[in-house]
Amino acid sequence: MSTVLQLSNVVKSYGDAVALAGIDLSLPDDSYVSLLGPSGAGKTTLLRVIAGFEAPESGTIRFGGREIGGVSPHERGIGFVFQNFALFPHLTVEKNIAFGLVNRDRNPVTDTEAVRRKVRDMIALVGLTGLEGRAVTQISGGQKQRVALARTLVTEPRMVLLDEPLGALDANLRTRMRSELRAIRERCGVTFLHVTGSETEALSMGDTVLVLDRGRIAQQADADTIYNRPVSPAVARFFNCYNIFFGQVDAERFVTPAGTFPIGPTVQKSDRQAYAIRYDRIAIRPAGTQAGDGEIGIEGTFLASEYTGSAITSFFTLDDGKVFEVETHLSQAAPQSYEPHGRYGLIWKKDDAIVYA
Ligand SMILES: Nc1ncnc2c1ncn2[C@@H]1O[C@H](COP(=O)(O)OP(=O)(O)OP(=O)(O)O)[C@@H](O)[C@H]1O
Repeated sequence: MSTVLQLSNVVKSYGDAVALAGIDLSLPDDSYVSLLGPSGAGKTTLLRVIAGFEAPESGTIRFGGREIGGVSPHERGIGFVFQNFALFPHLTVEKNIAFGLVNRDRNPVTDTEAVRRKVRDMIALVGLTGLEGRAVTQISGGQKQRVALARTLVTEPRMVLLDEPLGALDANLRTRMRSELRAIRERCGVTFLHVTGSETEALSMGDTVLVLDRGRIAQQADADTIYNRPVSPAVARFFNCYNIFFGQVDAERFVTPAGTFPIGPTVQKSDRQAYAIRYDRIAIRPAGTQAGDGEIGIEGTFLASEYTGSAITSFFTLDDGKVFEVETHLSQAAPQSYEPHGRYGLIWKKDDAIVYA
């Protein structure tokens, strides 16, 4: 797969605040890329630097094989979809979509028939046929999102940057629009770089997921690798599905205030020592149950359970006060109820843990 965008050591600060601390990345052509990171990680800044709305202090950006550092935003061939859609409220769906095509500085399309044809094709591509003449104040949130996307795609960019594109939609629509956006991207074949603060959205949508942490790319991989093998405790913590213990490796054990755990042969290199076990890899047993061969067991006091639809998350406090979470998928077993303040054994396989050292 060829590379569409390449950034080398891109740095951007605002006064003393370093927003991008040296970004190196390479994005494949014709793919869906999710950009995930906590608030303030630099996601919007990264999009704005790629689009050309902000100039980096140093580093290079190559797009489609050419350096675009000095190229103005509208000459980069990169589309931008904003979270609030930024539609023209006084124009119809059709006229909003045609606007960029007719009014762009370079190669405006002046042939009315050509504009109509391109707009009609785009309206069909994003699934808005029948709403051409409707004012954009009289369509739903999901339809506005499609207009915003169509307005960008009609100018035939080679890449589209989307800043929290589903953020303004309600939860149900947000979930439905995930597969819509993926399908639209597949039909037009351009790379989408989609910023989101939601790990589920990033994992479910991206062929590639980028995790940004304090202005650096902490990990770039497919969703499965990121989820199952987060490269650092910071990335693991961000996915909110791992119990993370900080401590030290001592020979073949990991020593934490909550207990000492034997470790397997695989240790992930990291700048901070930590031990991570996924919420859904833990079994809850009666107190006193012995851990079997290759298993690790600790005890905790039951606090509460929370239903999340297809799973139950149960919270325990460990003897050092740490809260420990266990996720049980309801397809695996009938829901169990646990005694408030009761003691339970919490057991997992040694090889399911990730050890960072
Ligand atoms: N115009 C600005 N002036 C000063 N500091 C800024 C400006 N824009 C961003 N920053 C700072 O740069 C850092 C990165 O901001 P950015 O908006 O890129 O983060 P983000 O990951 O998009 O966050 P969020 O998810 O909250 O939108 C933050 O520390 C922010 O305070």
